[in-house]
Amino acid sequence: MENDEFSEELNVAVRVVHMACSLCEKVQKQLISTNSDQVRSKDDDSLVTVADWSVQATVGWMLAKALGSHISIVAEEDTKSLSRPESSSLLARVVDVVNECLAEATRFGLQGPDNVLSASQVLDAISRCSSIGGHTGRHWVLDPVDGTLGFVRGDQYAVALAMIDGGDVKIGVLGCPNYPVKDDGLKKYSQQNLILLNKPSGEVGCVMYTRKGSRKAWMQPLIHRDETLEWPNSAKLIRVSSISNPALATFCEPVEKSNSDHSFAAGVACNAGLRKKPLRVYSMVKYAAIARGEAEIYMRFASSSYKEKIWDHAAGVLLVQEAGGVVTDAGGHSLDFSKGIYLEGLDRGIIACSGRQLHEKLIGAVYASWESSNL
Ligand SMILES: Nc1ncnc2c1ncn2[C@@H]1O[C@H](COP(=O)(O)OS(=O)(=O)O)[C@@H](OP(=O)(O)O)[C@H]1O
Ligand SMILES: [Mg+2]
Ligand SMILES: [Mg+2]
Ligand SMILES: [Mg+2]
Repeated sequence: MENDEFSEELNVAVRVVHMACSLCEKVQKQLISTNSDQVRSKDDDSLVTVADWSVQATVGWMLAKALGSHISIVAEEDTKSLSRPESSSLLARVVDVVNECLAEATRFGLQGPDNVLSASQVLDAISRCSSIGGHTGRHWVLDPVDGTLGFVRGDQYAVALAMIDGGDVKIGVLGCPNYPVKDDGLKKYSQQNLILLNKPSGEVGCVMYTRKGSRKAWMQPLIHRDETLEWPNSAKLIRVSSISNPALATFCEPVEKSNSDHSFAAGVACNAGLRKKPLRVYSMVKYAAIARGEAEIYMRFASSSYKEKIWDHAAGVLLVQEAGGVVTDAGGHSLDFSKGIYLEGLDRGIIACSGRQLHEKLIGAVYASWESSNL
């Protein structure tokens, strides 16, 4: 690795994602326990919440403050519906949430604003994250809340921040506020399906991060306000699983059939010799599960009319790769983050594996399943 390259950027990114996780935890708790009006449908019928906008504003503002207002940020949300007159109470809520979060910046070793941000400053912070990426220069890539459906349902979700330089992902940070820190915790918690309301503090929630070429990935527990943990936070190395026998491997896939073809994945699983039931998890927590060795495979087969976005993958892909895994499209080709907001040229789907052997088997199984499904 080119020693300290991007270490300052990574340091800032990790802290900012911690702040965003803290924001999300608070909003998710309120969303679940009260019936307050914090969720909207977008034009494509997907959901957006106070947390999605608030994280985008907070991360956008903090990155610009720490790294300079010239930085380019590509992110999922825009202000179209939030700036309509009928959304004024929603906007007021976002402004409050953002200011509460920014006021806590020092808890994470960062500097917040001197004065509270106005509504128009918050809208500006959201809409300044509207770069389109590309193969030249440096771009931050943010999914403020990935797995918004999981978030709204009180389940798994992630805050995903990556940095692309010259078309390559160089930094990946994934905040997973409902990811149990203990080994195999995800499987246990997803069986119980009651993560949030009685989260055992210190046991749930982490931020994972890596740098391109480091061949290492780390995990830090979340720092909760009422706990003794303080910055600087402790980090432990994470690593992919060493299981290469398909019969023992666990595979993850999206919860919703509309986001990934479950029956095609079941065919691939069968062809590859997988025996376990799929672990269906919302969000990029699926990549996190591979990176930290709790599952071995992540398969995603979106419909052919859907184009995958870079913010849904950049951070997770780098984490898996640096933790020792392999990620390609379903044809075995590397994912291309250099073409703007979409993963252009993606062949059928995405296969992430803990090791090369499993990956080769899976790609072979995709070909076999594809041919038989097209007979
Ligand atoms: N049709 C279709 N096909 C594939 N993917 C889609 C589709 N529509 C949306 N999206 C993107 O999927 C992101 C959520 O993925 P998940 O893996 O969390 O899916 S699931 O909720 O578990 O089913 C989700 O990310 P968020 O919007 O950040 O939640 C979307 O970017
Ligand atoms: Mg969304
Ligand atoms: Mg997403
Ligand atoms: Mg999102």
